[in-house]
Amino acid sequence: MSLLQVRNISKSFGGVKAVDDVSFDLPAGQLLALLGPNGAGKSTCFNILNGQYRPDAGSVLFDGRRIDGMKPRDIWRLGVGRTFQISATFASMTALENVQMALISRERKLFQLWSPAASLYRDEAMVLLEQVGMAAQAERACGVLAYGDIKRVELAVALANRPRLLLMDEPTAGMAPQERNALMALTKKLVVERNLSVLFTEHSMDVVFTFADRMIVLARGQLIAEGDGDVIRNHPKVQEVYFGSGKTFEKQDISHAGKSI
Ligand SMILES: Nc1ncnc2c1ncn2[C@@H]1O[C@H](COP(=O)(O)OP(=O)(O)OP(=O)(O)O)[C@@H](O)[C@H]1O
Repeated sequence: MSLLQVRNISKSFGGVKAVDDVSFDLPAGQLLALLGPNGAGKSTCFNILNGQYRPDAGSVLFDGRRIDGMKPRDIWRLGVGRTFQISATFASMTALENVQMALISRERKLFQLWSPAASLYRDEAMVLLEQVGMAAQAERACGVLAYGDIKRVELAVALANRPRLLLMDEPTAGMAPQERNALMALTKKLVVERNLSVLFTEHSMDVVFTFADRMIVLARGQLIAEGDGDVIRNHPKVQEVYFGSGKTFEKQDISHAGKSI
């Protein structure tokens, strides 16, 4: 049984069918890309999966349990994390403090005032920062970190809740190609090491074809294709949707990817 089972979900806004009868599976330990042109329904799909929207129809099962219609916080508690396009770290706090905050929040320890916050989960936070290659910058404020490094801290923050499924909304947006590859190589490493499932949206086809295990493609709310790189690259409906968009489907050279990890 797949960790995530999406069955016939639909969501409309007024007359617009943002998501139209979409079904897919995501097994544990897989990096699945959600593709589609602007307005295809990717964000709406994400918002259904993490509980921000209740679907008009269909169901979402996480580890065999129905989560559609549950509150975002309850879904998060079950082990569904999410990273956003806009930075979710606190700029004035250090990388370490950001991860500590996430750990404190997981354990609901915020009001245990007899324990000084600065020492809470310090070791566990350091382990997470090490995993994302940020241990050396643990004491630096997030506001002064390079963009790619902030993304790594966000990943550590997301991992603090020990998610089994991570939803990543355009994780490499605004990054230089080298940085993109490093972040996705790191994500892939975490997927393998932690048996984590990741669903991510991405506009860079290079990133998708290099790192994703599998892809699903949406167009006008409908799932039009599903498969590995070769299937998607040669799929007539995908070619039709992307024709003239300037996107390429070539596999890139990643011999330097992840060097900084
Ligand atoms: N809250 C909303 N109210 C009204 N219409 C919406 C809302 N959210 C999404 N839509 C519409 O639903 C359709 C799908 O939007 P969605 O944001 O899910 O697409 P997307 O694939 O994430 O696009 P992008 O890549 O541009 O972020 C679009 O036509 C959009 O205008």
